[in-house]
Amino acid sequence: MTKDELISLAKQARERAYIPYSKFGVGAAVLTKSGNVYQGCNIENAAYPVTCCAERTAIFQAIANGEKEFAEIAVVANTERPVPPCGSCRQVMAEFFTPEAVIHISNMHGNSKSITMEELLPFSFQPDDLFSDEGAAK
Ligand SMILES: O=c1ccn([C@H]2C[C@H](O)[C@@H](CO)O2)c(=O)[nH]1
Ligand SMILES: [Zn+2]
Repeated sequence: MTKDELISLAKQARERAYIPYSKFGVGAAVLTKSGNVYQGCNIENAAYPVTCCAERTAIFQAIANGEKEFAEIAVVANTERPVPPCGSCRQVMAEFFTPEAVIHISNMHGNSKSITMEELLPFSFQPDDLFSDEGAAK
């Protein structure tokens, strides 16, 4: 699976975005270490904050199918610059992606940029931080 193939799958997913409110479609495609791809689009809601971004939809789809090890994710929107994932998605990615995992951000003009998880969200809160609290419920 090349970067361009993963971006194409993200573009295909973007066509399924449920965006009656923002009209801003986003698509994502996540590649697992086992070689499977899961697609996601943003899914909005009349109660706006309930909206789920494309990146989280793709990752949750993979998790729901028993996958937890990710190699890469591609994200695409019709933005001037390659679309930067929101803070909530970065935190969800940091839960499952290793610091070396690659995020391909792109747009509909054919621009893309590939960055690592560590570059996308440095110094992130990690599961190990939670488990390092001796007094917390285990
Ligand atoms: O990286 C991003 C940024 C925004 N959105 C969605 C959420 C909402 O539906 C719309 C506008 O914020 O775009 C994503 O899916 N991914
Ligand atoms: Zn997001």
